[in-house]
Amino acid sequence: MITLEALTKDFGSTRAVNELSVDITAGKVTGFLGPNGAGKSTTMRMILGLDSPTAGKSLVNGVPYAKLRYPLHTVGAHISGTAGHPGHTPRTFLKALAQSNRIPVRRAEQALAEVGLQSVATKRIGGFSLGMRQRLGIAAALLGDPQILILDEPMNGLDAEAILWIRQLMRTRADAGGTIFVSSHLMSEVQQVADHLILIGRGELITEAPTQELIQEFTQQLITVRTPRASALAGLLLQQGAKVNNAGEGHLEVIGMPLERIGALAFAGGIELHELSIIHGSLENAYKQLTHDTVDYSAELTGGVKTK
Ligand SMILES: Nc1ncnc2c1ncn2[C@@H]1O[C@H](COP(=O)(O)OP(=O)(O)OP(=O)(O)O)[C@@H](O)[C@H]1O
Repeated sequence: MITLEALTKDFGSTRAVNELSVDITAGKVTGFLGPNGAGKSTTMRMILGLDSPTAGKSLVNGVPYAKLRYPLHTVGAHISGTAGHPGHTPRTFLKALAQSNRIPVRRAEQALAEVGLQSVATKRIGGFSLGMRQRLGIAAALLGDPQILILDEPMNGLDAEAILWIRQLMRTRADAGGTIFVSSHLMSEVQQVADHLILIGRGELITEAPTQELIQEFTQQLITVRTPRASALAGLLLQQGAKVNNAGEGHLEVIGMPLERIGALAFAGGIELHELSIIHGSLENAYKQLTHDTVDYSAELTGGVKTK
């Protein structure tokens, strides 16, 4: 279990993480989603004691990471960057890591087997592809056979087969009671494996919920509307409490209002519609709406254009 309590980090005048409070619980894969620069890596680094919080705290099984008695047995982490010295081989790197952390050296061979790097165990890490480095980083994370895994964008650079493999690895460990915390900037990468999603943007929590709940909420409610009077319709919909995004010229995307009601409001307002339809399977779209810069009509109505 990982607990974040109003976790905050400033780098000079940049607030990278802003009062983030969430629990990452055992027996689940928790996806940590947000666009580039949202604060995912900084949050993970603070959990691991690699960055110190400006305010707030993070706890691993109830204590700060630095107070863990056997850190690598408790938490395995793969944070972006290269694992191991380029002159090392996977075997020498993992054995040294095991020895310096009082982990039986045989675990090095087991971890190599688990990530499928046995055939290159004696090759220099310097010549490895990004995908092989990712596997090696994951092997290092697995070395102490920890109950908690923190993986920062582990699918970067992996081919389709390796992505399936890592999803399976996360699933198996979560089903065995592990706590898996995995970041990505792509909804599609984690949607299939995460039981729970935490979405952040600009360092702040946007939403967190079980994946199925988010899918249901968003896939049923995203309505696409095309009309030559988009601005006028957006005004009407906003007045009635819908969330409206400008998706292009004459094209609106609406959340939080049934299709029939949108049609009725347009009819009552004398607004011609060219399309009114539900977008299915659009968790990815909803994610983009929540996290990407989008122009929104609420700002236009109040006289300026605001991105959020
Ligand atoms: N060491 C640092 N010094 C100054 N600013 C930093 C530092 N590390 C991160 N930042 C800034 O903090 C913010 C959050 O960055 P962070 O790397 O945590 O985001 P992220 O969600 O992991 O993004 P990415 O997916 O691109 O890695 C960004 O504005 C980034 O530029």
